[in-house]
Amino acid sequence: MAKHWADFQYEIYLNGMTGAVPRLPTDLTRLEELTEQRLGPGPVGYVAGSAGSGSTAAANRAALDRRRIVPRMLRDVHERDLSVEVLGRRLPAPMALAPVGVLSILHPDAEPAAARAAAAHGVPYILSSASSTPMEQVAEAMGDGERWFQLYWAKDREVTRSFLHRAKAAGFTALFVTLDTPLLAWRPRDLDQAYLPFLHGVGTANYFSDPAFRAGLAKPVHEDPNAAVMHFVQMFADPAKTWPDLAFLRENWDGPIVLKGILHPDDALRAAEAGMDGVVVSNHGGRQAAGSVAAADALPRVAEAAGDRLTVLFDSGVRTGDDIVKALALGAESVLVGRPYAYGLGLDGQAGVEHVIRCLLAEFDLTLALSGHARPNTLTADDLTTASA
Ligand SMILES: Cc1cc2nc3c(=O)[nH]c(=O)nc-3n(C[C@H](O)[C@H](O)[C@H](O)COP(=O)(O)O)c2cc1C
Ligand SMILES: O=C(O)C(=O)c1ccccc1
Repeated sequence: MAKHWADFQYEIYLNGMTGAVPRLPTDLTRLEELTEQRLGPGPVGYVAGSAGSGSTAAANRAALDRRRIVPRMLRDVHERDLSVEVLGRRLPAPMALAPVGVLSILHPDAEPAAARAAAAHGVPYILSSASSTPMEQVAEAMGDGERWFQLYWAKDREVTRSFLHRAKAAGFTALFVTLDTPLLAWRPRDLDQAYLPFLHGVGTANYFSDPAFRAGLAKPVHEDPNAAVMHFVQMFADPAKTWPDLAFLRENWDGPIVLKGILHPDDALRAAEAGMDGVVVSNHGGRQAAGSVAAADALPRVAEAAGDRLTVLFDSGVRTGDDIVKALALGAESVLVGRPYAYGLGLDGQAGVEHVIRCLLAEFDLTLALSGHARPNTLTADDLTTASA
């Protein structure tokens, strides 16, 4: 029988009979404020912050809020199955943890704790190139849990080749290539505090442990850490790349490749032509191109262009179960969640990430059923309206 994620709701009420209440709020939109109170403005500013005036992050939320579900009645939703097939894998629910770098600024247990939480619930974990823990250690922490690797496509080919080789050897099955970060955007919250995690030596673990990266340094990392950080900052991304360069990745990775940060339908077509397997419709949580289209507004056109040639995933602004319902109705096959689990980690380590996963999927299960659906793949654009009256 399929797992009922909604059982978490009864578990919470039953625990309440002995006076216990959840350690963290079940309305996940409250986590940012709590994390800021607990950890202070530097790290939380980095996580919560976005590009420019913040209007893109706000637009991501507004685009989801503007769409309303039109629930259908009397459709037998007592037995539900949330599982979906994504990139050739059967997932227990249409959700994965987005790649979020530098997690040790939030909690010393960092990426291994988030990865263990994902694995405990069968949810895929996407490890950032800019993690604070080397990929091999994260892989070991999560056992045989489903793991995907996010690539920051470096200027140096040999570093990229080495990352792909290491990721494959460590059991990462799919490659997510982030295209929206050839440069770090203008982020006023970080600029005003002059806060950049790398300059505190965080987020460079995969690079400093990499033989190809180290070969490019004049002195070993421990002898001149500042020079190593500077080398990382100038080479981790490459604004000169163009579509034909994808052939290199296709030749050096034999599993699925997904392009993250696609917002225009023509770019989805180009992804398919380049032999890619999927796209993430995303504006990086509003952290990159300031003023860009809200991810949920871009989703229907990209999904239409993708047809059945590409797997279409979505992120940027998912905070609740109904956001997942809406994203699927707009054409996504699964969502990624970023900041909410990062705050969960900051507040309560692995348990905090598990709390976020369970809340989101319980709420998704209940909202799906209350909308008249027993499975994710029966949702369509007809389940949504933008009518305000
Ligand atoms: C602190 C932070 C670090 C991030 N680091 C990465 C990264 O290393 N690689 C990447 O592809 N995306 C990164 N992202 C973007 C996320 O993968 C994702 O696109 C975004 O957080 C989704 O929006 P949400 O936070 O509203 O869920 C980061 C996001 C945050 C908040
Ligand atoms: O902060 C980010 O959004 C991000 O993607 C990033 C980029 C480089 C290193 C760490 C995170």
